[in-house]
Amino acid sequence: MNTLFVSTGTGEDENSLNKVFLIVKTGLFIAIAGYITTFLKGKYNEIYDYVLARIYTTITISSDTNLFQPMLKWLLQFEEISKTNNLRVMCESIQENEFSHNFFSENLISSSKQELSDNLYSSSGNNTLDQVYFSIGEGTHKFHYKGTKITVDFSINQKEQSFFGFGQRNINNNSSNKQELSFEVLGQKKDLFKDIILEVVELKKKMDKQNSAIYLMDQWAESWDRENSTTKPIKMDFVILKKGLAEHLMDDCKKFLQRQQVYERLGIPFRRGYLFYGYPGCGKTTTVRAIAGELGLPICIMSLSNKELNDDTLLTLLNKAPKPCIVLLEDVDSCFIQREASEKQDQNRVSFSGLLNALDGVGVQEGRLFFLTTNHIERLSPALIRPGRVDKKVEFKKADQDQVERLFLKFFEGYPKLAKQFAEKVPMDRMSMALIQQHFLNYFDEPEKCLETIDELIKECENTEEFERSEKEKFEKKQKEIAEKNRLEKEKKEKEEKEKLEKEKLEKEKLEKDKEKEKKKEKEKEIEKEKEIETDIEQKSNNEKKNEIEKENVLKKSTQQNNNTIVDKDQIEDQNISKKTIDNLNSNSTINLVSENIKKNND
Ligand SMILES: Nc1ncnc2c1ncn2[C@@H]1O[C@H](COP(=O)(O)OP(=O)(O)OP(=O)(O)O)[C@@H](O)[C@H]1O
Repeated sequence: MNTLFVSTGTGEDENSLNKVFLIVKTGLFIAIAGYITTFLKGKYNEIYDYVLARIYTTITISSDTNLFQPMLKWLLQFEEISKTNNLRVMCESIQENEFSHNFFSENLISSSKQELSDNLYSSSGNNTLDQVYFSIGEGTHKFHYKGTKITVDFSINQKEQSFFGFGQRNINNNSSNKQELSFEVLGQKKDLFKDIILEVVELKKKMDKQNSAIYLMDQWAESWDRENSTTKPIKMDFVILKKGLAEHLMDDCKKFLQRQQVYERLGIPFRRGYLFYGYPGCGKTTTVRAIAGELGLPICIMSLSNKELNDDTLLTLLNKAPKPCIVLLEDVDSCFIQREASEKQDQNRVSFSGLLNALDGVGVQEGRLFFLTTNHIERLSPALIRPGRVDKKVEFKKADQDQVERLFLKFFEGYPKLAKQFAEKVPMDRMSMALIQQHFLNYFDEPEKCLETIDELIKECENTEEFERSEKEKFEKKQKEIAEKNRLEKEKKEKEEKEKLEKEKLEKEKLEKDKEKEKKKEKEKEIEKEKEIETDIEQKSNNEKKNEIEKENVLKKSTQQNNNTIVDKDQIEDQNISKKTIDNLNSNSTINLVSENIKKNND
């Protein structure tokens, strides 16, 4: 093109050439600018995010994590947060005796400004206090931490509703909505958030110790519900055990928890099993709760006698339990109680093999302390309590003198003399701690009366013993009856099964015999047929012979009658001979065929 312009170059041409250049240039410029704009447009979000990431540091904590609740509480210590008008009302139940050293009353409410403290409202009932307080509401809040301004956005996302309208349930949060806290701070401040998280973790540990979570299975036995009001964690000194037992148990659990790496190194599942057995009301359950309280571990409680529980739900629940945690399986003997075959099917309870499966399940074991309780160790299978499933067995006996004295002092602190007198009068190893506790509760604030009315307690003990004896007898009788019924049913079933098999065998034999007979008949028919053929052939040959003789006779006669016809006679004879030869040949081949058939059949 350029060559063309040069060879025909005039002034006009130059102008038009310049115009063309200009158009091309402008076009090129527009194209490049357009391309750059499109490119930048596409990359806008990425660039924006990149710039933001350089300018801001953000972290998000959702309600799925264990740190969410502690984080909410951590926030309340900041004046700016507590002053906000965007609030939510929270309600928590705490036990009366824990109230004085409760985390909120001690650390948060008192350390925060009066506004928040004013909003505290307590209502008592059932030994618990409902503590109502304000927490931050949905939206954006600002506060200063170590001189840095932090923005926190609290959002609640509606979770998808299930088919029947029940939301997904969460072990850390009963609400069906997912909540999120998003923190944002100007600049690269990862270390600042590390400090915050460490503080929240410490706070969580403190909260766990003071208020370690108790989980009970929900009414469908599908997941765990965090218990808020009635069953609160307790301390080890709340339980009065035989001398040295509490210390021994705490020591054992602590040592186990410190040995995770050893277990990992040796390839042993990091779990420990305890069996607490003995008379009801002697402190098995209370001790497990106290251990959980002391260790600050969540505790998941379920009774194997619960009708909602079956092999599948047990496994699911154990899988869903938090890690680490204490799993308390109460009444494990209920898996070994004789039930009528039909009842077992209807009620769909946890079976022995179901329990073993659940305890041995791969995902179930790690980081768990299993506590099994029973009032009847004699009913348990050795397979359940073998080492590896149960590593420590502890018997909880009826109260001894020392325990009674200590229990008295727990109720009536300043009466050591009375406590001794009372303990001496109580028959040893005959009463449960629960029964004695009941007596103290009947005469609360009246220690002398407790001693005066000790006969009431002894009578109550005798009545209980009598009642238990008769109950035991009834139970044993019922168990025997059920066992006998089940045995008879089993025998009946086995007999029916045997008869059925016998009948089937006989029918089979008869069928085979019939087949045999049928075969025999067919064989006989064939032999009959062959015989018929043979007789036919014989008859035929006889007839032929006869014919020949007759012919010969006729020939002889005709020879005699006419000697002149010698030539004809010879001819006739020739013809007869050839005919005879053919017939002989035919009859021979038929005989061969028949004899072959007979031979085959005989084989
Ligand atoms: N050793 C104990 N020290 C203090 N209190 C106790 C003790 N044993 C029982 N109690 C009191 O008796 C009540 C029942 O105790 P707990 O449920 O622990 O007994 P248990 O042995 O687990 O009974 P069960 O076998 O029927 O489940 C508790 O409320 C507790 O206050």
